[in-house]
Amino acid sequence: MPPSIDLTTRIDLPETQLPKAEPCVLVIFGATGDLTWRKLIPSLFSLARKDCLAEDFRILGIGRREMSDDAFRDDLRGRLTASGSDKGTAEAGAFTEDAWNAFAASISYLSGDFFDPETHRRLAERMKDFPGANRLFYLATAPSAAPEIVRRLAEVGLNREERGFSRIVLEKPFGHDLASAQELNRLIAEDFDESQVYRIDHYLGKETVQNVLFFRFGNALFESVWNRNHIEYVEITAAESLGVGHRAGYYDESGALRDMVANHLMQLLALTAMDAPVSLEADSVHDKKSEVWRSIRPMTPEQVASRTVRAQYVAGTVGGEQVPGWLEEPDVPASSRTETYVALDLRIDNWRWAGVPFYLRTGKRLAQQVTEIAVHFHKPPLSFFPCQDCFQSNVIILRIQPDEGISLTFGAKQPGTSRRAVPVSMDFCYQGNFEDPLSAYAVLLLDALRGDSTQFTRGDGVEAQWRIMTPIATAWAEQDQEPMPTYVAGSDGPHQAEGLLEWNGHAWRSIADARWACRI
Ligand SMILES: NC(=O)C1=CN([C@@H]2O[C@H](COP(=O)(O)OP(=O)(O)OC[C@H]3O[C@@H](n4cnc5c(N)ncnc54)[C@H](OP(=O)(O)O)[C@@H]3O)[C@@H](O)[C@H]2O)C=CC1
Ligand SMILES: O=C1O[C@H](COP(=O)(O)O)[C@@H](O)[C@H](O)[C@H]1O
Repeated sequence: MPPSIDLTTRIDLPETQLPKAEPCVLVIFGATGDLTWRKLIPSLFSLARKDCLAEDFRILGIGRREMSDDAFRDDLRGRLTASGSDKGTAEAGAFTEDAWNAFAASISYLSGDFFDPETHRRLAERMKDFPGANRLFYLATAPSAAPEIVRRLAEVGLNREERGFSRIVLEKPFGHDLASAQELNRLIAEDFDESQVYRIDHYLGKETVQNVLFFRFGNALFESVWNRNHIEYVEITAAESLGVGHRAGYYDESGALRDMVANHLMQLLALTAMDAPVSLEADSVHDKKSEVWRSIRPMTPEQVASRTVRAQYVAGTVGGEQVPGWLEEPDVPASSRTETYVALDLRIDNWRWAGVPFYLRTGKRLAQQVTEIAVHFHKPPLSFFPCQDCFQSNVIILRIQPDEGISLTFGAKQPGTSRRAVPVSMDFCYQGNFEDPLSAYAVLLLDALRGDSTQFTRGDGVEAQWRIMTPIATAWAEQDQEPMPTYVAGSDGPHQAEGLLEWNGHAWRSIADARWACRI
């Protein structure tokens, strides 16, 4: 029996009736880059196949390379159909020649350097060729190009919304620290109204992430115990078995704190901890998330020393494959002190959560991919049971990926004459109950085209996130003489991370041994 709750889409429509975006020209800055061919084009193609794009929808890619429209389309087609796990075909849905040709007819290309004013002048001219007046500018570029593009768009008048909408989508990382994020927000606000700005965090487009609020607030059973009186601690894990691929240059600058914690994990934490919003309107949701982030006091250097762990992986075996250590990866300097693993003990200083640790961890080259939120409840008084140690705490696990689902673990009496309890679980799996959802990027592109910024990050939100992260990054940078902790690739992470929880009498759930009922 499928469950009676409808979690298939945030907009309460069955997937077959997904909404249609308004006619629009989508301009992609960075059209020859990794994000465009791996995520954006496959997602747009899947939206086209599901008839979610208007007939007059157009895509204009901008890149540095000289290329004709046809050459650009052929390049994208080749990448979309190439074999391999990371080529986007899964997101695009089954590829057919007819579907691609119909979609490709909407794609064109403009070559030019972002830093050359002439590029933007030619862009403004080119925009006149397109039907309709709506435009969405997607900055699939290095963050350093964003200020220039924003300024130049305004210079040629493309920020104005006289006849239709004009929106910009900004990729993460949004700034490098609090000061740079504030500066970027200030600069954007000179030319764009906040309602035109969409700061994307692709975790917010994941179906299981969007479900967190539905699970918490759509079920009286859970929300009534969702506080410090019943919850002992919360674990948020985003473990990856993958390395950095060809993005070592970017990652060496960024590290796990800026790449994953400052955005994706902060969003998971906010969704887990926030109070009920007044509505699902963007500002109501953003207000409640910001309250959570503002309730986390920035750490002092002493707290950074005792409540954070960072580490780099050394050579090991992941999924049966021998992999080199971080310092041996191509393009990584031998002196790199970039962390590939982070664990934090964060405290939310408010009425609901006072005293409840929120443990966050993320890393590359860990034992397997596991992204989950595990909520551990207090043990009840067990005085009249002969076996007290055989009871484990109840845990609710929201499994974000892979094997998406929700699990509740509890103790049950071992059958027979035993007076012992054994841990058992109730499991809900997406697989088998729901159709495959749209990819995260498809969901968010559709939202941006429809003008719904609920699942994006508001300007004050990114600053609030950096207010928590910057003191940690600063304290780490000042510890540059201390040896960098390490962990073996394919393990659960550095042993120091265990100490972070042991101190409070808690323990991480195992990454290597994670077994899950929804795995098929
Ligand atoms: N790739 C991913 O999986 C993810 C990426 N992101 C973010 O998306 C953004 C883009 O990342 P990614 O696609 O990986 O980066 P890439 O380096 O692969 O792509 C950058 C693109 O920008 C173009 N470009 C760079 N400088 C200029 C310039 N001066 N003038 C014109 N074009 C220029 C490049 O052209 P050329 O080909 O000529 O160099 C290329 O098309 C980054 O902010 C990243 O953090 C976020 C999440 C995931
Ligand atoms: O933004 C990023 O996310 C990916 C992880 O995303 P997921 O959807 O596969 O969980 C991460 O690998 C990458 O380093 C980071 O930039």
